[in-house]
Amino acid sequence: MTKQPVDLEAAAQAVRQLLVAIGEDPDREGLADTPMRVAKSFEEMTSGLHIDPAKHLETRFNIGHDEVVLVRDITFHSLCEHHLLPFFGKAHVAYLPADGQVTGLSKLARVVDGYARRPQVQERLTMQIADAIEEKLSPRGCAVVIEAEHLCMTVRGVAKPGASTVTSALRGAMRNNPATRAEVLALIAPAGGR
Ligand SMILES: Nc1nc2c(ncn2[C@@H]2O[C@H](COP(=O)(O)OP(=O)(O)OP(=O)(O)O)[C@@H](O)[C@H]2O)c(=O)[nH]1
Ligand SMILES: [Zn+2]
Repeated sequence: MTKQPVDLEAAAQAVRQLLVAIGEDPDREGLADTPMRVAKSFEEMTSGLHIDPAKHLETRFNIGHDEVVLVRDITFHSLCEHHLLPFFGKAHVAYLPADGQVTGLSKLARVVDGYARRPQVQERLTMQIADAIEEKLSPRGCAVVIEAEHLCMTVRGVAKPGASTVTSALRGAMRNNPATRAEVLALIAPAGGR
């Protein structure tokens, strides 16, 4: 089934109903345009649902580089699928090229954005990025580490601002070879530590 683009009118109607449900007057001046604004915000924040982010990794060149490639500190924002509140932070994406085949550096960040702009949980986001790299680049190893703050843990519920959630997906040599694993984790670790 082809995914349909966002039905903005239906989304705006739903937001209007939400405003009524929380006891607001959706017709007061300040809220008049809010339903459509929120609908468009969700369209933007879920734009990754309508693309295949892995396709970005079809841009490849052979430059004979066979050691670690790491793009660190890729900022992203996503939407927690339990509360539809943002979670945001940094992704670090590394791989060990096979046969000197590399992809464009920006493509790694585009893959992060593509999977992030969906209702997500952090663990799935981490795995999907690693899966895409494995599938498209067949690297000797790859590592994805994500650190993020979840607004659902900050502005509501347990209310722990500053709590940082770290998830990793390590594959191939970056999982199984202790030296390679130590090397990439050291490269990912912030200089000077926390
Ligand atoms: N593993 C995981 N949990 C998440 C993520 N985002 C949000 N959550 C958690 O999902 C859980 C949902 O728990 P529920 O008990 O169903 O929901 P809730 O009553 O709103 O829970 P509280 O947040 O504890 O108030 C919460 O513990 C959230 O912290 C995520 O990316 N990964
Ligand atoms: Zn949540």
